[in-house]
Amino acid sequence: MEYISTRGSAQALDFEGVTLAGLASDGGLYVPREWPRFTAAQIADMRGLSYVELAVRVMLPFVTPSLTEDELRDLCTRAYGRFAHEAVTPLTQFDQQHWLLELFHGPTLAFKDVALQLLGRLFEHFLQKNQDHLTIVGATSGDTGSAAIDAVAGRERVDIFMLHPKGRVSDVQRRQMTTVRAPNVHNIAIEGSFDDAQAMVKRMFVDDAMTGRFRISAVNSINWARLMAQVVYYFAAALQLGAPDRKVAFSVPTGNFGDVFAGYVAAQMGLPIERLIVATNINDILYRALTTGDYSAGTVTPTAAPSMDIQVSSNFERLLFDCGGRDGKALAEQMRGFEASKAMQLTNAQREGAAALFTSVRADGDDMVRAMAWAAENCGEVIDPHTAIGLHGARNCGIDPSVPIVTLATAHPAKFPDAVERATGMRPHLPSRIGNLFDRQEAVVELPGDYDAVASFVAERATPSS
Ligand SMILES: Cc1ncc(COP(=O)(O)O)c(C=O)c1O
Ligand SMILES: N[C@@H](CCOP(=O)(O)O)C(=O)O
Repeated sequence: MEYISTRGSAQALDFEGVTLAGLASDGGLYVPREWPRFTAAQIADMRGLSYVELAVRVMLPFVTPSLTEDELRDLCTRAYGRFAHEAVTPLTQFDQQHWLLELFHGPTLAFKDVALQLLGRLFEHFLQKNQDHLTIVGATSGDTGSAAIDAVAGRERVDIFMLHPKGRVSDVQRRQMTTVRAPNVHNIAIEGSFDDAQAMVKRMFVDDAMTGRFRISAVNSINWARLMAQVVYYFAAALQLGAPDRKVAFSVPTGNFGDVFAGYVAAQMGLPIERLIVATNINDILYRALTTGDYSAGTVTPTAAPSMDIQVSSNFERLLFDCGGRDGKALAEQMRGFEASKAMQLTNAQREGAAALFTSVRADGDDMVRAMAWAAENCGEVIDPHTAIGLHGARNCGIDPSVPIVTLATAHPAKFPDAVERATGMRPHLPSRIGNLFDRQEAVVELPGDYDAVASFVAERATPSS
């Protein structure tokens, strides 16, 4: 498989190249040159496979020829062996129409583990082969950070610099990052929002002074390998609900548009998906873009679902590219305009392309609380605030009651105990595998929301590429 940049001018790369590159050198995001497609018979043949075997079937077309099937199987076996549930991403039923896809059984209790446990091993595999070293720079609104740190802590060939917005992640999320004591892990709390952190990370990829000295890569969903691994659980859920003979809808709590874009990829690969519901909180740039065509970033408002407090959604660029006729030059111009003014209007082709599969539902704080309370009272399920926004989307999207709707449960409720207790009166407890999180010492550096300060911090500590 060959990968091309959404902005049209970076070199095309193979899977190994895009995994190690993260963001394309022209500032764009890598996408496969074409979508691999399964027939209905091939999808039917996936029924009953273990999660690892399903992952191999779904991902093999993307990784060939950089990895052999056996290498991919070995990496998946080790990655998913760390999950606390045998099914890796089990599906539970709420009621006749609604289902919950539990994506929080990994080591750090959020859906990010599904991709990052694999990505950490992919990095190690390729770096070992090339005898090289990687400098990972990432931005997190809470969950990517801990999942990425868990995946690479202590690994010899990787340094990780993780930026989070100071005071805007939950205590559990922060501690899951800052209590990991390994020489290659650097936690940075910056003044500002997740968007500010993400903008600094993206700038580093096009800063010659940094890319000339360090091999910089990404653990955010700008890295194609992240999305690829997330495609698998759409297949896993849909197959259990009757795919390919029956269509399924998914409601996805959305921030950076990575998780729901993985659903779009599954649809392009032939999985029959009725609709993808883009569920947002009040930081609703995606809701506005998908309902009116207005993609303009307001200021980020902190909410009880902090991981979705995002107003510039990286992966939306991948959708705009695919729906807008895959014209890299035109998209580069459109994105340059957005970067300058923080506003843009979708073209008709982009709007129509997106409308064919996506519906968006916005939830405010009360909607979120009601959804958590409904799940607890009617189904005995304690869900986290992000999942609640997804459930609100699922219950208010107007899809025919005969179509099953799967809400993606993106985090364990114990990551947000205060918000869950306020909504349900129940205080969720951390699973024992998380250990004594609140007794451990934290290590974190505070920096201003200033690119030069962050770049110098990284440059002074990172290992140059060989
Ligand atoms: C718990 C949780 N739910 C939902 C999201 C949104 O996912 P995405 O950014 O892939 O849209 C995030 C962060 O990204 C998250 O951490
Ligand atoms: N919600 C995320 C934000 C980053 O998203 P990513 O999927 O692009 O890594 C987080 O928890 O950090």
